[in-house]
This record gives sequence, structure tokens and C-alpha cells, in this order.
Amino acid sequence: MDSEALRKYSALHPKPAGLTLQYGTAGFRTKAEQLDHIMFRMGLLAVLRSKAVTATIGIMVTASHNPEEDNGVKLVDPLGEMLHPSWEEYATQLANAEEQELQKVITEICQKAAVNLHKDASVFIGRDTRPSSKKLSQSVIDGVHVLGGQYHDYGLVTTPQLHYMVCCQNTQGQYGKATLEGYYEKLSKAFMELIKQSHCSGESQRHLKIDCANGIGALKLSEMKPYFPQEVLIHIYNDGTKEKLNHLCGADFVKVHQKPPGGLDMKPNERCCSFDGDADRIVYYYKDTAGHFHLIDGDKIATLISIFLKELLAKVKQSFKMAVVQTAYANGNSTRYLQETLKVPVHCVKTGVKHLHHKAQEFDVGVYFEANGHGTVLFSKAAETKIRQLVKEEKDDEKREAAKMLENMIDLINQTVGDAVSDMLVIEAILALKGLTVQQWDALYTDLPNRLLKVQVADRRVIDTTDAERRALTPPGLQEKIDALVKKYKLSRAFVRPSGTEDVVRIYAEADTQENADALAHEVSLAVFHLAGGKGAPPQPI
Ligand SMILES: CC(=O)N[C@H]1[C@@H](OP(=O)(O)O)O[C@H](CO)[C@@H](O)[C@@H]1O
Ligand SMILES: [Mg+2]
Repeated sequence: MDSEALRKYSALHPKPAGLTLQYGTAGFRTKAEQLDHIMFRMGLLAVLRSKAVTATIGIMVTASHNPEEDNGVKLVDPLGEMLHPSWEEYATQLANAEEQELQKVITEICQKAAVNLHKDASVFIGRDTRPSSKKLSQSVIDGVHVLGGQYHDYGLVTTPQLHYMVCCQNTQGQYGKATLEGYYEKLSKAFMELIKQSHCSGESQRHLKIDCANGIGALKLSEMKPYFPQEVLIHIYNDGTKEKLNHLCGADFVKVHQKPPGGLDMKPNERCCSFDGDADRIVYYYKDTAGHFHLIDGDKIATLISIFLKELLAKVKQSFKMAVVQTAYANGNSTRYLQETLKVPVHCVKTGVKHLHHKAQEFDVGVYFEANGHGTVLFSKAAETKIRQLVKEEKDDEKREAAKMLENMIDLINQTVGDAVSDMLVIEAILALKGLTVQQWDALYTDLPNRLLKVQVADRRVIDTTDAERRALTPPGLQEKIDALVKKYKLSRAFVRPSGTEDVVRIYAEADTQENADALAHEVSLAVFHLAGGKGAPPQPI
């Protein structure tokens, strides 16, 4: 380690006095002007991680669905997964070290994590379209450079594209070519092969309006357009040329407010979808002839994909284990439909993609989605090998055709992480293959009315939870109070948990009617306010 260079460069990226930040659910995320030193130091950390695991590590500069003024940074592990939890602590230590301690902290991390500084290091860097992202990614490069790491700067890419590149690189091309062209070619080829097998659906079926949240998704979809077959008519809205990133649009806005985004004119029964700011989430929706808005969220996406995969798995007659992984935010009726109608095992884990991904790895086919539209499907190595073998060797036509579809699904889905572009193509292919309209898809089950609220408290860590965050252990009396409130309503459920990305406590409630869900959510938020140290004015009824 060149101490002199480290001192010189870290002085160029000074830490604001008194600022402490934590590597949370989505890495570091805050106002862009507070992040320069974090970026530099995450450049350092990526080099250490790369040396520790002898593989390429990714760094993505983005704050996803958060306001344009914010920014953030996430590290990507060798196979495209989120940074291993054991390293989140090192990230936090490095981020908060005073400048004169930096070298000492690096040495400590090297000791604890058995990092050999003499090894080579390689880092892939990507960024979203925020005005601050370019400069911040330059600070990442400074960090990588100081510790002698090699880097490849992919510039503007979606978050899932960066995850894909890292996985391709570390599997020596087995997962695909680590270029944007490689990504577009792999996905479009699998998509075209899939829809070739579709017999139904007229031309009008293939129109899709996409709200790109004024973010990176618009740029990358436009780049990908020449790779699509002519029948796929995608119309890009909120492309970032006129309005601000994520402002009154994007997947998070649509999901939270349960209403259409601005900047997209929706005619009755038209199929529409929204990406979030870094294109790793997607939700669908439409307006019926009476003008009512219908949201098709991550739970319904998981359901559609599960129906499709389950049918194919039955046809190939293998004893593959399939399951769906959800969080506590999944709509109660989606869980009921999956378990009781579709007869697929459902598992509930803590909020955050890393938890879902980890659980889904236990199955041959693990479908996971957060209600907000982040999700993908994981296929075990054994299942993938068997499916590819059936495509080559199976004599029975029906079985071979089913295997072929599964093979194309494996190639179309971005197995490294939730990917709005890839998920959109998966959904479009399934709708075309099954000849389903957006209304028919929506009608699979009816969402229970629900409400998501947030409450500010002095210290959200006073709330400790258990049972995949569905029950509160502390503060004393809170869970008993929630239980009593839930009993007042039909088909009701409610839980509270400290957010991992914002300084708030989140409240979720569902019940038989919207009025009841709203009333329950409000009552629970009052309980949180009174028992967990609420700040400011008490929450008002909705
Ligand atoms: C209710 C909700 O949507 N929570 C989101 C949000 O986490 P919180 O810990 O709730 O702030 O951001 C995470 C990262 O993007 C995402 O994984 C998660 O689903
Ligand atoms: Mg995102």
C-alpha cells in the first residue's frame, strides 16, 4: 500500500466533519453532496474485496427511485449478488474512519478478511443518469487507482446491467459476453425464440407503453430497440429529456401512490408499465373502461411467472423443487392464491433483495419478487443442466418443446438481480404465449386493499422485529396493541418495521375495504408514534 498516495488522494476526497453513514439495505444513500468521500472509499473497498475473493467486483453509483438530488453506491459480488453481509460492516467502518485513521482501518480489514494486498484487483464501475453521478464515479476510480486496482468504467448502465457484466466476467463468459451488446443480444435472442413458439395474440397485443422514470431505463431501452423483432412495439415515456428523474413517475411512485405516473397518457385497457430510476424494478398497470386504475405489482408478476413455469415443469416431468419467496409486504391474497390455488410453496423473508435472493437459491426454481416490483427467477445449476440436456436429447416432442421454452426463460431472465428490462420481456413473452390480456392477468386474484405509511421517531432502532419482520419484539406493548387493532377488522393484517433506507418506521396494513385498511394503518401509526418515540405532530388520518 502506497501510504503517501493514499494520504494525498484521501485529502482530495475529505469526509465532512461529524458525518457518519451506514451501509444499509441498498448500500450508502443520501444527498449527493455528502457522498464524495464515500465513493472514494468504496473504490478502496472494492479493491480489497476483489483481492479477497480473487474476482471482479462491481460498483454502481445510483440512488434508484430516490430524488434526483440524492445519490448512492452499492457493491456487487462476483456472481452478481449483493455484497456479502460480512463485508457491509467493513464498508461502514471505512466510510466513517477519520482521514488519519484510514490506513489503519484498511490494514485491520485486510487482517480480519485475510486480504493479500499483493494480489491483483479488478473493478467494474457503472452509473445512473443523475447529474452528480459522473463526478462521483470519478471519485470511485480514484479509490480503485490508489490501491493499484484495474478497472473498467461502463459509464451509463442500468444497475442490473452492471450485475450482469460482473457475472459474465467472473464466469469466463459462461453467463454471457460482458458488454452491452452481449446483454442485448442474449436477451433479444431468447425473447425471439420464445415468442416464435406463440400461436395466439394479434398485433395490438404487442403494444406496450413504458414510463422510464426519466432515468437510465429510457436510454438503454432505446439502445436495445434495434435488437427487438418488429412486432414488439414499445413506446417510451418519461425519457429524461424534459422532466426530473423519478419526479411524479416511476415504479415506486406508481406503487406507493397507487396511481398512474405523470407524462404518460393512458387509454382504457392499454398495457403500461413503469421502471424505477435505475431500472431494477417494474410494475404494470392499466385503466379500465370506467376509468379505474389497476395496479399489477411484483406479487402479480411473481404469480404470472409461477403459473407459466409450473406448467412447463409439469410437462418436462422432472422432480424439480419450485418455490416463491416473498416479504411481509406481499399482498395477503397473492400468498393465498399461490399456496391454495396454484399449490406452490411460499416462503416469507426479511425485506431486502439479498434475503429473497439467498432464500430462492435453495430451490431448483426459485421465483422471488418484492411487492414493489423487484424480482427475478433463479434456476439451480442441476436444473439448468438437465433442461439444456432435454432440449438436445429428448425424443418426445411436447417434452422437448417445454424444455426449449424453459431454456429460453433461463437465458431471458437476469438471474443476477431484478431487472426491469429483462422482467418486462419475460412478462411480454408469457402474455403472448398464453394469449392473456392485461385484464385477464389482473383478474387472477383481487388484491386486498392495503396502505403503506411512514412515521418519524427519535430512534427507529427501538423497534426490533422477529418472524420475517411480521412481529415487533420491542418496544414493550407495541405488538399487543397492533394485535388488538388488527382484531377490529376483517381479513386484516398489519406490521411495523424500521426502514433500512430511510430514517422512518414503515407501517403496513391490509383489510377487507380500503377505508378499513386506511383506518387500521392510521391507528397502528398512532401506536408507533406513542410507544416508539414519535417526532413532530402525531400522524393524521388518511
Ligand atoms: C416497503 C419497501 O418497498 N421497502 C423497500 C425499501 O426498503 P426499506 O428497508 O423499507 O426502506 O428499499 C429497499 C431497497 O431498494 C427495497 O428492497 C425494499 O423493498
Ligand atoms: Mg432501483
